[in-house]
Amino acid sequence: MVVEVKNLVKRYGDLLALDHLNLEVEEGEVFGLLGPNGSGKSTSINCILSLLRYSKGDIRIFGKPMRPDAYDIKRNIGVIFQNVAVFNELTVYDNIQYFCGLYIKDKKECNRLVDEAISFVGLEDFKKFYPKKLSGGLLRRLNIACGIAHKPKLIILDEPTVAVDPQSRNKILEGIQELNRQGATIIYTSHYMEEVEQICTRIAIMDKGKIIATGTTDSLRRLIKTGEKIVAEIIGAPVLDEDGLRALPRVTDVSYENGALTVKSAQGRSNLTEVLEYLKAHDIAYGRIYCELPTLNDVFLEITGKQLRD
Ligand SMILES: Nc1ncnc2c1ncn2[C@@H]1O[C@H](COP(=O)(O)OP(=O)(O)OP(=O)(O)O)[C@@H](O)[C@H]1O
Repeated sequence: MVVEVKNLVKRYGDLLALDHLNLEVEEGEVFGLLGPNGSGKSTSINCILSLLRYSKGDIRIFGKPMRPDAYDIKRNIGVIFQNVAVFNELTVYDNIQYFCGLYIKDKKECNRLVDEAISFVGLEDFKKFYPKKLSGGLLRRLNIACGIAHKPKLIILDEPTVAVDPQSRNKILEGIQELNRQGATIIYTSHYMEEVEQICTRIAIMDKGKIIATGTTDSLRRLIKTGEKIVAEIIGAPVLDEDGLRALPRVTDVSYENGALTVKSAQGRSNLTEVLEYLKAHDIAYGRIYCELPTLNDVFLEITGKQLRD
C-alpha cells in the first residue's frame, strides 16, 4: 500500500471539510479522486502531504506514518498543485534544475534528469524562456516538470489541467500515463470525469468530504440502477406517446426534449431494437440514434441526486 488514510477528519472552523475519510492507494495505480468543486479533494491532498493539520485520523505513506518532518517519505513524493508554483526570475531550465536539485545532489545526474523532464513535457524549444513568456498550457507543463524531475515514486497531481488548452491537456494526460508505466504510483484529483475515466485505473468519488463510492469505471457503472441510455434525434416535431415507450421491458425513464428522445433502461437490458421498432411503427423520422453506457456523472447523480459539475 502506498497511501493509507483512515478516518481523516478536517474542520475549517465550523465547516467539516473531511468527514471520516478513508482511502487506500496501491503501488502502481493511477488513482483518481473525483468530486465537484468544494468536495474536499485539495484538503485531502494537503492533509496527506502533512501540509495541513487535521483534527483526527491516521495517514501512512509507503507503510510509514506521515508527519510534517518525514523527509525520507517526502523525498519520494512529487506534487503538482492547482496553482502554478515556479520562480518568475528563473528560466524554464533553471526552475526545473532548482526543484530537482533539492533532491539530487550530484550535479551531472541532476542535469541529466532536468533534460529528461524537459523532453518529457515537450518544452525543448522553451528552455531559455522565463515563465511570463509561456502560455497557460506550457506553464502547467513546466509546473509538472518541476514536480517530477527527481523521479518520485508517488506523484500527486491536484487538478493539473484546469484552464489548459486541448493540446497541452492531452500531452499532460499522456505524460501521466507514461510516468505510471515507468513505475510511479499516481494520485490524480479532478472534477473532469472524462479525464479520470481516460487515465485512472481506480476511482474514488468524493462528495461533502466523504468518499461515496470507489472502484474501476466499469464497477462504478454497475453500482447504479441505470444501464443503457438510447438517444434518438427526432426529425420534425411529432407528438410521441411516451407511455408506449415506458411500457418497454425494464425502461426506467423516457424524456423528449429539444428534438432528442432519451430512453433509459435498467442494467442488463438493451432496448435498442424495441426503440427502433417503435419509431418505425409510429412513422417517426429520426437522424442519429446512439446508445451510451452510464457515465461517472450518472453514478454521481444517482448516489447524490446532483450533477458532478454543479
Ligand atoms: N482555508 C480554508 N478555510 C476555510 N474553508 C476552506 C479552506 N479551504 C477550503 N475550504 C472549504 O473546504 C471545503 C473543501 O474545499 P477543497 O478546496 O478541499 O475542495 P476541492 O474538492 O479541492 O474543490 P476545488 O475543486 O474547488 O479545488 C470547501 O467547502 C471549501 O470552501
